[in-house]
Amino acid sequence: MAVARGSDLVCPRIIAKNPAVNLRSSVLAVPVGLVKLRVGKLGIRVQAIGNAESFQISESLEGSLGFDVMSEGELKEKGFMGLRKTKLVCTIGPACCSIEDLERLAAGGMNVARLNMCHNSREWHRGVIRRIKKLNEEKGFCVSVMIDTEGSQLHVVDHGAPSSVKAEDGSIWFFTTENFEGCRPFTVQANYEGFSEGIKVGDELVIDGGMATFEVIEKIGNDLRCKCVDPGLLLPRAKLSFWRDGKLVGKNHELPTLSSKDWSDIEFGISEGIDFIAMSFVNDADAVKHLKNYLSNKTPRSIRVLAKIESLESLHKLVEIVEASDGIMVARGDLGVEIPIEQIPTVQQKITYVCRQLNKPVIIASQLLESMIEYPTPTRAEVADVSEAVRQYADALMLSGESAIGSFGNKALSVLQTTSSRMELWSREENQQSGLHWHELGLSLPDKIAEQVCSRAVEMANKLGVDAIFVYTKNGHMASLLSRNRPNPPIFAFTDNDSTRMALTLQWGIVPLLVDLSDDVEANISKTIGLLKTKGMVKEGDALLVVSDDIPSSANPTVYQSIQVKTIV
Ligand SMILES: Nc1ncnc2c1ncn2[C@@H]1O[C@H](COP(=O)(O)OP(=O)(O)OP(=O)(O)O)[C@@H](O)[C@H]1O
Ligand SMILES: CC(=O)C(=O)O
Ligand SMILES: [K+]
Ligand SMILES: [Mg+2]
Repeated sequence: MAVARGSDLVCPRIIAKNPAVNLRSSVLAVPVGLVKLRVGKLGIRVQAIGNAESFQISESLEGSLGFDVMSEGELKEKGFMGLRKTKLVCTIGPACCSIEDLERLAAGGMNVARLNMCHNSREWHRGVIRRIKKLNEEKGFCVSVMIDTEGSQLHVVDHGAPSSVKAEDGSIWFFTTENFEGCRPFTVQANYEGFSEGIKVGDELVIDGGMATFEVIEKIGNDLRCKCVDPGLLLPRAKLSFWRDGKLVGKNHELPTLSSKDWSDIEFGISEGIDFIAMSFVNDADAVKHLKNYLSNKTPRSIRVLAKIESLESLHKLVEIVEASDGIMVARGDLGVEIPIEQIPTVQQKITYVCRQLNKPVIIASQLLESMIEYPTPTRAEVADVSEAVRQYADALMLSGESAIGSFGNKALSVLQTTSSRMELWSREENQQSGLHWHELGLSLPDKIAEQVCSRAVEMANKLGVDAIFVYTKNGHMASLLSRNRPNPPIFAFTDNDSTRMALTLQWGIVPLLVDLSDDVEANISKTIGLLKTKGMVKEGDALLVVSDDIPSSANPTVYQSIQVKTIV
């Protein structure tokens, strides 16, 4: 029978039993009565008219479970406990932008592709985004897209050479905002008019957080004459910062967090259907709130806003920024320009802890495997750094130049894979989770209940040693509350919302699955287990812990959250 999508058919009485699932705890039967068939995007839903119960015909939905090829393959090969929990972000650049390169990264475990809008043309970025979407659609990957704004930062526009130039000890340089043409030796153009406001003779001008250092010896209008006191390289777009008595000199130029170019990049991102915007140089919560508000009015698709912590100001307002955002990136590159680098490890640990307390995903970024831009193996110290981020239970790790411009991007990704899997196993065996006390998030009773249900569910799942946790979620909230507790088994988060699915790709331990859900909790449970059973993903003897969050309807006005343990028979 050919039926158009979205159409309803009213049929006479049927009695049905879900054939794909036979659980000890639930055998689903539909009550006798008139039955409505609704043909949806993901299959046919049968609804008994005048009765709240509904269920889906499993066989007709075969193949409609939005399981990505990577999780499916990993599950088949390594079992539930073999699924990697830490998510991986790759920066896409000239070294990895063809469809073949992108497919290799996706097959190597990339969960999120990051596009840094500082570099390359919009057309180039459009091409990359479309290729990723094509791979998702045609090859069954589930790779989300993040754009990273350029932001407002003091940097070099021109240093009179096409690539790097060396600043020798004692050499005298001129820093200006004048746009000079051609080669003018020992002259550096900065990007902002007021770059030297408030700067005094004797202050230090630091390049890229310590690549080279100059002393200001004369101020001529807005321009600065400086002497190199610590020789080093000046790279294109090198970052500039000023220091006095061992402390960063606060910025005197009032630049908005989002420039007009950033706003047009955001418009571009919205029109290309991106999943995340990483906001560079966030200094307070207002900038994040403003963008989130703008996005909610602009597009029905939920785009998550990640605040990048990379300035001294953002550290002072960390809690309010984390609260306002949908997630955080610890942007260690620029952070190391604004604070002494020896403070980076403790600051990273603190940000990661605050994110976990406030239930926001956190990405650890920059220089994780920096040496792999040039070499095929990482240093032992780099592997230790990656392991430490995983031990801290960060949600995700990010590659920058390693994938964007390096020759060994795929190898770097595989180092992240193996290192994170190893450390996750160690953390489980050492039971690193015990004794953690969480700040209470919920203010309303339903929120408090959800939080308690998820925390207790994870405790049960760990103690019982179940194989997987199942959760049904509209906006991802219940799934993230489970993830926050970093359970031993993986979390299968079923959602019928595509933007929720794509947002959950960033969160620790979550396998997001797209599936058509009804308002009937029990029917959703039976259906999804049935589908997984049909696909051979769950089998006899598997134990599942199912967390559900019932949606109130006129037929069933009470909301209830439940924990059920099911053993597949
Ligand atoms: N789309 C691109 N086109 C060309 N080069 C790129 C691109 N993306 C990244 N790169 C190169 O890879 C290097 C690392 O990239 P990345 O985007 O992580 O830089 P970053 O300076 O750490 O980020 P940010 O500018 O956000 O602080 C860059 O210095 C740049 O040379
Ligand atoms: C990623 C980034 O922006 C940084 O490390 O500065
Ligand atoms: K950026
Ligand atoms: Mg940065």
